[in-house]
Amino acid sequence: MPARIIDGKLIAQQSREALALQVAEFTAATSVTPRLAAVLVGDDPASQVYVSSKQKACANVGMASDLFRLPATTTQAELLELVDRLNHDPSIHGILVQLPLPSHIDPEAVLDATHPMKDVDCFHAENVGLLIQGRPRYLPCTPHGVQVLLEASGVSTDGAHVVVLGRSDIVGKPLANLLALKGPGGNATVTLCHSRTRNIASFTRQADILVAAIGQPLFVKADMVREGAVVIDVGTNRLDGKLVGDVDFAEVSEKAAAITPVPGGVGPMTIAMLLKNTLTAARLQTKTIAR
Ligand SMILES: Nc1nc(=O)c2c([nH]1)NC[C@@H]1CN(c3ccc(C(=O)N[C@@H](CCC(=O)O)C(=O)O)cc3)C=[N+]21
Repeated sequence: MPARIIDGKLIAQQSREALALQVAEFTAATSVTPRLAAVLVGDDPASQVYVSSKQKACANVGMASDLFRLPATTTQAELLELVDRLNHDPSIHGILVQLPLPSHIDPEAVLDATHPMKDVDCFHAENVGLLIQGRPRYLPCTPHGVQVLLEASGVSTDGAHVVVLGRSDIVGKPLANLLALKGPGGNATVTLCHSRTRNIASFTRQADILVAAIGQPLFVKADMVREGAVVIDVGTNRLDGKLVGDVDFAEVSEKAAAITPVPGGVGPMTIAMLLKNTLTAARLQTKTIAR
């Protein structure tokens, strides 16, 4: 039987609708509009698409956003100067420096320089540490998006074997940690596979939930998936001008119980969770006098 398709576009829209109400309530109570600053260095076309969808999504939920476009020749010192200015601007609650950065800029230096209270990507070491200790300040956008997708489609992670493919700092590593945390949305048994894993199919075939986040187009084939597994595709690869995931959707969807498409799966959720973090950031930075 073909898999149920998990509609990330719809679930993201529902998340945004719920969020819009919370933003309206927050702004009515505080007169503060949550504000995101997005920084884009260079003119990578894919990055431009993502950044403009982030801006559009902000407007949709009643939040403000500023885009800072810097030329590809920007030095690291100049970028750090902008980040410092944004750190000290009280009207800005969240800062997002779009990755990848040009090769002459060290992304770690930039992420370290972003104030942890404004780090709505949850990339700063302090926020990653808090997450892994089970007391998150912000939840990383794509991993949290995956968690919400599973929950909204009635797939429990509790006691499930989740196999994560990919150990990146942006998806695989934080996702594996998030799903292994105690509590609802977590409690999974997690196996983290990567480029050095021997016989990767022997692991993927044991997954109740398989998450692919390796950036290799169509890597996951039907013979790597257990009949009835849930498959989440985080990949966004351009192949012959077309957007394809890390999963061979055509064949895996014949075997899985449920699967996310690309586009229309995890991608829209990432943006919805970024907005959620921006509201959290505004709350954390807005002093209200309790009475
Ligand atoms: N600081 C930083 N934070 C990020 O969260 C971040 C980043 N840098 N750099 C790049 C990756 C990638 N990423 C995506 C977000 C949305 C879609 C998305 O909405 N995709 C649509 C399709 C978009 C299209 O058609 O091109 C979809 O899957 O339906 C995809 C990818 C965020 N990233």
